[in-house]
Amino acid sequence: MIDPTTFEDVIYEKRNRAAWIIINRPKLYNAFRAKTIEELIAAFKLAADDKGVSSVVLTGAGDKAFCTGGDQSAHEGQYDGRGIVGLPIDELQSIIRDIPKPVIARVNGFAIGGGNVFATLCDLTIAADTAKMGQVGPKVGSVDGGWGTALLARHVGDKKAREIWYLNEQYTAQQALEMGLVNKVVPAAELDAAVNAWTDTIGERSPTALALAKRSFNADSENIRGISQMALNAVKLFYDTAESKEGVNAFTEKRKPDFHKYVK
Ligand SMILES: CC(C)(COP(=O)(O)OP(=O)(O)OC[C@H]1O[C@@H](n2cnc3c(N)ncnc32)[C@H](O)[C@@H]1OP(=O)(O)O)[C@@H](O)C(=O)NCCC(=O)NCCSC(=O)c1cc(O)c2ccccc2c1O
Repeated sequence: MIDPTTFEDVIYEKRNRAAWIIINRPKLYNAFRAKTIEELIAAFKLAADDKGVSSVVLTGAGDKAFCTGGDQSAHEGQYDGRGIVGLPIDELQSIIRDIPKPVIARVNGFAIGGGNVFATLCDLTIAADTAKMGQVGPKVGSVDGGWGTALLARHVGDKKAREIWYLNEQYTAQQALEMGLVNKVVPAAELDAAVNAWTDTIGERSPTALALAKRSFNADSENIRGISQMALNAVKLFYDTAESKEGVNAFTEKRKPDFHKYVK
């Protein structure tokens, strides 16, 4: 029996027919540790089984960040929990795909690294005009291959996805809209009203038709799940190298990483 009142890193709320799953680590820009991922999985399971829930909203607490990916302070090579890299990120990514209800990313600020992958995986993404989106993997010695790369390329095109991963720029919500990474941009003050309008509409739709539509969209990109699993196993090995650790250390020490000696 999952009791969301025991969650420390996640807030679970029912608003009309929507489950709001809120990453609640605003001081760390809603970066996730293993515990956060466990609670997110539990929250998605609750939403999946609740007959009063038609859609799920995934978001971050506060107005600075949606999610900035893995918590670099909980990352000594591997992360601090179970799973291939010390957090069961693959289970969470799978449940976002597999839950037979639309999942909406409410991007209220930075969506960076693994946070950007969440937005990529969600069925729909709505962003505040103040939001910034991007990837940092090659800056910090990591890569979320599969959903983070191949699925992203389905949304924005192969060239743009490579640009996002190789140059690690930050994109405005408007730029993200233009490249197909988000569905809609609204003024920050109107974000909740716009999300509620979507979830109210979805709440009126046939749940079976929605579930079938979601499954049929997913089927076309399902091969990416295998790439993700393989990439995660490769990243596990990468995390224990001095090259990857240089990226993490540089971020926590607030300096530029020096990767020059690792060029092969
Ligand atoms: C988001 C930023 C661009 C914001 O930059 P800005 O300069 O405005 O602010 P600060 O950098 O000073 O940040 C404010 C404050 O928040 C802390 N913080 C932000 N993000 C994180 C984080 N991810 N972990 C820990 N702490 C974070 C920061 O330290 C500051 O705290 P103070 O106490 O000093 O005030 C910028 O912050 C940024 O780029 N953040 C992202 C950092 C990052 O490296 N993210 C992880 C990338 S890797 C990843 O997410 C990842 C996830 C996966 O699930 C994977 C799965 C499988 C394979 C690979 C994966 C993977 O790579």
